[in-house]
Amino acid sequence: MLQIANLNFKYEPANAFALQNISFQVKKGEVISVIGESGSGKSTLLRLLYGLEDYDEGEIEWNNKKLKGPSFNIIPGHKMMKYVAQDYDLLDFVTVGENVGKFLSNFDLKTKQKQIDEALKIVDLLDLKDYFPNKLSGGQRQRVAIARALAQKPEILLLDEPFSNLDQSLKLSIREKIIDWCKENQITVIFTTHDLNDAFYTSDRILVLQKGEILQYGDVERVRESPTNSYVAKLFGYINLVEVGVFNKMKLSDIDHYNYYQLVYPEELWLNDDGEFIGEIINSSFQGRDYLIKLKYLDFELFTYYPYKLKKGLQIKFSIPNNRIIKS
Ligand SMILES: Nc1ncnc2c1ncn2[C@@H]1O[C@H](COP(=O)(O)OP(=O)(O)OP(=O)(O)O)[C@@H](O)[C@H]1O
Repeated sequence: MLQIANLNFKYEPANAFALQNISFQVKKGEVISVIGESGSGKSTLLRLLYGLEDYDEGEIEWNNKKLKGPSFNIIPGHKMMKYVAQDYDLLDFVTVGENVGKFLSNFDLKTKQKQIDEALKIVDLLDLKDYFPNKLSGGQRQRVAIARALAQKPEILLLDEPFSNLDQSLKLSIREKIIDWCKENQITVIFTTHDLNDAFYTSDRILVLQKGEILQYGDVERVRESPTNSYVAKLFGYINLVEVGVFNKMKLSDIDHYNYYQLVYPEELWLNDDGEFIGEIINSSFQGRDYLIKLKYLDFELFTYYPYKLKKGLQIKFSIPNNRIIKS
């Protein structure tokens, strides 16, 4: 179990905390994604966990052993963890295979080659084993760096934006292979991402950071169903945030309506003939499987999905069967 308690950290000479009051736990073999807007502290959190920064207050423990920063270790970085940063840190004068095997034991060379091949297979790069990294694309270099970490079978794997340089089709298969392999080997994974799909499809839990503080930590379904506030809700892409009382029977006096909204996900806005509201179609944009429909109701622009394109200007009935109130 990884336990983080009351962690505070400030980059010197900055005045503000880059991370504040950080407390959470991760069980062995769990996959956690860290999300939050740019500058919210995602990379800093991974650097602290790996032991590249000295934290000012708090504790990090792995299996009840305290983990300290670089001032307490001759070589920064904890042995049982591997951290893949965004710069990949590859050696350009040795092959991809040698890069992946860089930290493996030379005691049994056959085993070493097997470990290298296995790791390269997971990231779909076995064909490029004898290439030099400077001949590879950004996405391929990223996969070599991930393979190097996997080959060492760490107890904890920390990945900073691991899929950011991969095109969509490649990303889906490689993401699945990496996560499946880590699950099989009971490797705990913590990764940062800007893509909510990464979090949805791979994670046991997501941790949402805002300005260096944890806003929410929980399983993906629960966070989407009950986001702490509109910042978390907005991370989920297209949403409808509407003043309380517009679509529900709540009176404005029932609730402090300046500090709360009704949150309606697009799939919760139903276009149907029995709908009690009438909106006007503004546009329909193809999303691959269905259309994202933008409609106007009073002064609000609302989103929903529909299997067909709808004509601009069409008056259409809709209903909103949910009543989820969240903080602004
Ligand atoms: N080496 C540094 N020295 C001083 N401040 C830093 C340093 N690195 C990051 N910061 C600051 O710490 C805060 C958190 O940065 P961090 O890189 O962890 O955010 P992030 O969520 O990973 O952002 P992104 O999504 O853009 O990668 C930011 O305000 C950033 O400016």
